[in-house]
Amino acid sequence: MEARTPLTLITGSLGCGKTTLVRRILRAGGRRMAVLMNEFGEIPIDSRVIQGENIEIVELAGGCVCCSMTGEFEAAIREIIEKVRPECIIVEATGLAEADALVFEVEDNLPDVRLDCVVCIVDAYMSVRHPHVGHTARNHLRAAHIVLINKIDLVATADVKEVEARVRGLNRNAVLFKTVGCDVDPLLLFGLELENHPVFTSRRGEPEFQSFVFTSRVLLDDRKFHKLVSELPECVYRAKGFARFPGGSYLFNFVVGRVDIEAFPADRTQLVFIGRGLNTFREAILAGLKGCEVRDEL
Ligand SMILES: Nc1nc2c(ncn2[C@@H]2O[C@H](COP(=O)(O)OP(=O)(O)OP(=O)(O)O)[C@@H](O)[C@H]2O)c(=O)[nH]1
Repeated sequence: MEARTPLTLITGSLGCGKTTLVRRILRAGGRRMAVLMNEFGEIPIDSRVIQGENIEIVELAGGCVCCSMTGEFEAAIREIIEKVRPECIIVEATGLAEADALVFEVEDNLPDVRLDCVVCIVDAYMSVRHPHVGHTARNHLRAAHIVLINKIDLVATADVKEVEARVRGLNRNAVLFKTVGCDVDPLLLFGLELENHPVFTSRRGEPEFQSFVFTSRVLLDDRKFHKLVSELPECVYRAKGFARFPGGSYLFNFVVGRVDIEAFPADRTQLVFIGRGLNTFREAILAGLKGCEVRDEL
């Protein structure tokens, strides 16, 4: 009988650093890995970011593996094993996926796969600004074997301690790391044989998230764009994608009011906005973005 393929599940709220961790693992190399990404939003931004790093990718855009796309999730895993025969599989679950349902899915419906490790990333900055731990976040934390308290560069040491206490209140056994840019040794995330991981019954009820996309082949005025982004309503929780200005194109990341931008090749502007109650602001934001367009492409 062939050995089961180990699967590492990476969970955590929107924008906490999951893709950052996946990129770190891929850079470290060493194993034939397959990465499965599940996106909330209509375009698979994360998968595009990963492309070119010599890795197999299966994109499940526009849904949530633990509920509406459960069937596809299993099929994707089976296909990865059949076609790629990876030494391990990494699943980056959407910030909205329920970790317990994913764990259940892997253990009960995927006999060729062995759950190696559940990593939960906590966004320390977010956790300080919004200390209430919602149902999904609690669920992620309780199911975790390893917890990264990430973005500690953005908060005071005393605040990190408070975040740590909250994490410990929900999960006493997980191995805990405090990180910047998820700078944990990827080796620590693999090779763990964890037999007794907790599984929790699934319960829905988190407020609805909504998303929309802005796409443009016209260059944007960067000054206007940055002004618009700095004035986004509070309900915009996460925005990401590619933005093209006269000076170049960029990978754009926005998490609860913080903007990160790095040079990145892109042939158009393509941005996803995610938030609670976002539909009320959708038209205004789209009109604002349209207003940033400066000139047609040459
Ligand atoms: N200051 C700071 N920024 C970080 C850290 N880790 C990640 N980031 C930034 O946070 C933003 C979001 O990181 P991602 O890795 O894309 O987060 P994600 O969890 O994959 O996001 P979703 O796929 O939308 O859920 C990016 O701009 C990262 O560069 C950190 O430790 N400190």
